[in-house]
Amino acid sequence: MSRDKDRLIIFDTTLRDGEQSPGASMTKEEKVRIAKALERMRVDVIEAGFPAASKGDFESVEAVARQVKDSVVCGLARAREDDISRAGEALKPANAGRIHTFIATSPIHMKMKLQLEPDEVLEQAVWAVKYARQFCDNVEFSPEDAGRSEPDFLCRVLEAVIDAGASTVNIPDTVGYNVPDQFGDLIRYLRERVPNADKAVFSVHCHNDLGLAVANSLAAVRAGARQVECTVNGLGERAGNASLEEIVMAVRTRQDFFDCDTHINAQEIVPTSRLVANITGFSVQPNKAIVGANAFAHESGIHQDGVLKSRETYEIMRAEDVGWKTNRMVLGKHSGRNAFRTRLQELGTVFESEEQLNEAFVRFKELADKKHEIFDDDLQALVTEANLALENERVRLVSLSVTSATGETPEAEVTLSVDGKEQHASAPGSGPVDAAFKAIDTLVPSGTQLLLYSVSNITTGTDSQGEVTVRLERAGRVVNGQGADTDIVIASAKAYVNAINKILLGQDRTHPQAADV
Ligand SMILES: CC(=O)SCCNC(=O)CCNC(=O)[C@H](O)C(C)(C)COP(=O)(O)OP(=O)(O)OC[C@H]1O[C@@H](n2cnc3c(N)ncnc32)[C@H](O)[C@@H]1OP(=O)(O)O
Ligand SMILES: CC(C)C(=O)C(=O)O
Ligand SMILES: [Mg+2]
Repeated sequence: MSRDKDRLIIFDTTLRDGEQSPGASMTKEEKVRIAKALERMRVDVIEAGFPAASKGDFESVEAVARQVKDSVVCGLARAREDDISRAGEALKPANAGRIHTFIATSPIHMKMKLQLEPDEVLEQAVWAVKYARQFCDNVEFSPEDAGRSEPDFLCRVLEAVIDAGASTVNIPDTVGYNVPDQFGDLIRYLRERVPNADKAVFSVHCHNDLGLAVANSLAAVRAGARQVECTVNGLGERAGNASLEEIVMAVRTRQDFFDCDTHINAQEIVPTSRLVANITGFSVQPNKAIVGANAFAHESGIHQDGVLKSRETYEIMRAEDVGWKTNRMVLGKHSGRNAFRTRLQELGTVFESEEQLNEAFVRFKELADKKHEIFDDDLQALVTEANLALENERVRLVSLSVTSATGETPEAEVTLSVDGKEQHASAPGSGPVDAAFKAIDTLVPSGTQLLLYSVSNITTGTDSQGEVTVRLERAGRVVNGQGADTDIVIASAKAYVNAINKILLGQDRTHPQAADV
């Protein structure tokens, strides 16, 4: 962080609001593991739970308070005596603790939920902050549903709670109703109109019901908010909270635009994201900013070419800076020659001429049209297979018949043409494909090992063509075979025979090895 920038406090609520995602509940041990990861990331405040919610949550907050030393540990409490005293107790072992108390201020919440008049809410808010101060000096107050509250009433509440001893006032858009310009204006208005605003840090807590949690939080930062409440991977109630990684990296990447920065060690972002995903079982979508598997991956040739020449052409952040090992070039049907050649070079294959490159590239595009993702093994097989003319294939599938019924062992009968002579065999198997492969092995014992078997449909619908890829290995040599048919057992046999032909051709002919292509 540069010296002349304000500090933007990162308040992580993965363990409290994040845990409110249906299905994301965590054990005490899991919460402690995540809290330690957040501490390593140098999160300023960790909201560890809601101690009054249950004995388990009380113990989790207490355990986090005992084990985390470098971040402030916070517990949430309604504006009620029992909740606040439970939070105070749970936070006793903390090096630095904070009680976060809240009560709703929107007309609908006050009337329908709390069934209190606005003045009663104000009075309870002030009482709660004063009571919380008896347990700890660091008290945060939230007027729940502030985003739908009357701004002038909010000003009265905020002035009163700051006077009562709240050092942080948090403005939640509890239901994700706000939009960036308006939310920014609200924060600016509150900061200007609350007479003692300079005695507290203004914080925001945005929900993602309209997909605007991060945008609203950033608008608030522009308007002077200096704490953002957020969660790892954007986990949280309903559509989630503002995501920590997006807030941190937006402010850091656009230093020209924001007059503040965080103390976050961004290299811990990806490991922490993975930990949270593993523990909660909420996997991260591939196109999620910063932490998604595709966030630093390029498949299209024009982008790959640009990035290979100069990374900044298509990347605004460095993958390594947020905890990835590196950015990634994914080879697929949109890729170009530059990325293809570069990846093969990394795998040890150097093309001696443009012509060789072009030939291999044509085969690569043919394969990419059939297969969604091309892996390194596919590439190696592709160049190993170079110059193998399949018009010379020795084995041809003439016919295949498989019987398969409930409770019966499947049986395959195959007819192959081997070096021009028709031969028949039958074999049982654990399934129809296994039986077909075993029958083929009886006629052509190739001594190969099956490394991969995959089926995909080329079009949609039950009448679509199934495309099968098998990958065989013999003595370190890897080949791929493909077969397509509306009957996936026949497609499998075709793919198997196709791969066996490549193995046999490689054995009979002197053909170039991968490194010689
Ligand atoms: C926007 C947010 O994320 S707020 C945090 C939400 N998180 C949670 O609710 C998780 C933890 N919650 C729980 O375990 C339970 O809801 C508890 C223990 C807090 C309360 O459970 P119960 O005592 O059974 O109360 P119940 O859920 O039936 O009703 C909530 C009561 O709290 C009151 N209440 C709600 N918010 C507040 C508040 N901030 N301050 C004071 N009272 C409040 C309601 O008006 C209602 O009161 P009533 O019983 O007099 O009508
Ligand atoms: C407790 C408060 C801050 C909250 O989670 C919300 O309003 O969304
Ligand atoms: Mg919330």
